[in-house]
Amino acid sequence: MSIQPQTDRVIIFDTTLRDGEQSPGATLNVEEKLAIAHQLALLGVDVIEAGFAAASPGDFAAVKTIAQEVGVSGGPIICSLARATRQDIQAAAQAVQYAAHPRIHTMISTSDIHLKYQLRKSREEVLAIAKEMVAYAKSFVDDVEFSPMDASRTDPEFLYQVLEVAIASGATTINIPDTVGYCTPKEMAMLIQGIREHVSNFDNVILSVHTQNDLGLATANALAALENGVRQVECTINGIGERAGNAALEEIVMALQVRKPYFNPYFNRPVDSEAPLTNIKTQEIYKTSCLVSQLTGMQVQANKAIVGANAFAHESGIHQDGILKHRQTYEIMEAASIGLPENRIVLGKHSGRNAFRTRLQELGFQLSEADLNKAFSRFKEVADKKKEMSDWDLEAIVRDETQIQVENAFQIEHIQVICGDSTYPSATITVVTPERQILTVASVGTGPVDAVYQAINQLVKIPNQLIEFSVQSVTGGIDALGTVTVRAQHQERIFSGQASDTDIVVAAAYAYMNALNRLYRYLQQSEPTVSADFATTVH
Ligand SMILES: CC(=O)SCCNC(=O)CCNC(=O)[C@H](O)C(C)(C)COP(=O)(O)OP(=O)(O)OC[C@H]1O[C@@H](n2cnc3c(N)ncnc32)[C@H](O)[C@@H]1OP(=O)(O)O
Ligand SMILES: CC(C)C(=O)C(=O)O
Repeated sequence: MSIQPQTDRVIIFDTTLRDGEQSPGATLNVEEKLAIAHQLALLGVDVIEAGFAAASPGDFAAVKTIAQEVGVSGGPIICSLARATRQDIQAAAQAVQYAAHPRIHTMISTSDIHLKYQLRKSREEVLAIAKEMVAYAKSFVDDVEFSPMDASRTDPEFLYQVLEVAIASGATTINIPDTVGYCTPKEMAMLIQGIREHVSNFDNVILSVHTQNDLGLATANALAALENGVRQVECTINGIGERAGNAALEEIVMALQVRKPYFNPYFNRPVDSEAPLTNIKTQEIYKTSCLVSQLTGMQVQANKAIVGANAFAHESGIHQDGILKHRQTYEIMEAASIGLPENRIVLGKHSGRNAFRTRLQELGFQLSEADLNKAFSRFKEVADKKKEMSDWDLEAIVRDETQIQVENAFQIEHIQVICGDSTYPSATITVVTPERQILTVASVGTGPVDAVYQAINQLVKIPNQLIEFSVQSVTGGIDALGTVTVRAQHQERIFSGQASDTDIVVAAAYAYMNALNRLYRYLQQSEPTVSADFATTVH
């Protein structure tokens, strides 16, 4: 795919797998990144920033695998981030070379505060590095993106100089990062206008923006940039990313879709043009959001725009009255437009495989026969305990049953918990180890979850600290499925796990085991001898 610089639509550059993965605890393994990349391709993003190839062997493998398997001809551009150094650019080039449409994204800070305290370099040195490293990246690929990091806090005159140099050295996309989320929309508009006025040779270059959400202005700033001539936006699913995250893909795309007549004039086309402003298949948004939330363990807040559980819910009488009379009184978009079906049929314990499969297809899940069977038997188990199964329940089941399993990991075989106000909470748990030993231990704790976790810790002896534990009810009612999300910290890294069950203590056990398995997998990849010790010291 070649994107014309003068495009009159918005190029969606998705950085869920790079900046999104920088969210503490959102670490993904190669299989998980690949699953998200496939879904991003289905969603229709133009560019997938698959990772930072030089950061770790795991990230290199992820970028390479995504380049090979998702970066097919006519598919998305596959990109790797690289610092402005030869080693980083070489790693990026080696990883993206397998894609039909490879891109290297190189960056260097340009603000005085970064130059003085982080890079410890002069402006002249940074200019020289930008020139040399963009040209170096260009020696590997035609498609080179350049970012002057902390652009919004950079002296504009110096910023223009760096951009001129990057373009002259062969950059095909110039990305303007608001790295610390400091800009207001008006300032963003002025920043982009200034760049377009003062930097020459923009004719063959795509102008891009990358907005962080520190002040909650990421989406507003990205839209302000689009109103001023930017044609690529960098964003992430659910807005995840470093610190407070990035502009949310779903917010930008739906703003452009719902307010098309407002945005059309900025794109040199008739105000009433019906042509979409992005290539995104909006019906895939909800499914993509669920997948990213499940695999990263980053829950979507209920009131999150577009994809939050309450985004299409109406609680108060006056609103419900309006909706019943005429939907548009209180809804500016249809739930179906992001892939949430309106027509919710009720499934229960008497439902068969056909109805189950059909409902899942309506929800956007295309399962293999094996996954369908697994999900169906779990559905029957849960339906025995619940009167009605909602779409949310179905999604939780499918997420649980189809999540990518960590190979040769610890598996829970059986859990039994005793608790109450006149007994010590105790848990007995049977686990299959990576070496296929079946081990049973019992433990007491301050509560049932503590007892389960103490028991698991006796078997899986990987030092970690539980830094987050949360339970979310998937639907209302006493028989609701509960989803438990945990985050466990090992040294500097955080690993998340999620699981759902009608019994939240059981969900808690599976969620914790999921997080430990990811940690175990990470140790296997980065410290094989340490992980082997953990696998064999269980008793
Ligand atoms: C705004 C952003 O999101 S930028 C992307 C952030 N992403 C990441 O950092 C990915 C994960 N990072 C990592 O795995 C590691 O930091 C690595 C592999 C990239 C580098 O690791 P290390 O070599 O150990 O360096 P460390 O992280 O301690 O420090 C960063 C170094 O890069 C330098 N640096 C930072 N940005 C750049 C740049 N754009 N170009 C060149 N050098 C840079 C810093 O000055 C520092 O150099 P110094 O050690 O000479 O002072
Ligand atoms: C690498 C750049 C685009 C970035 O993530 C930032 O500046 O926030």
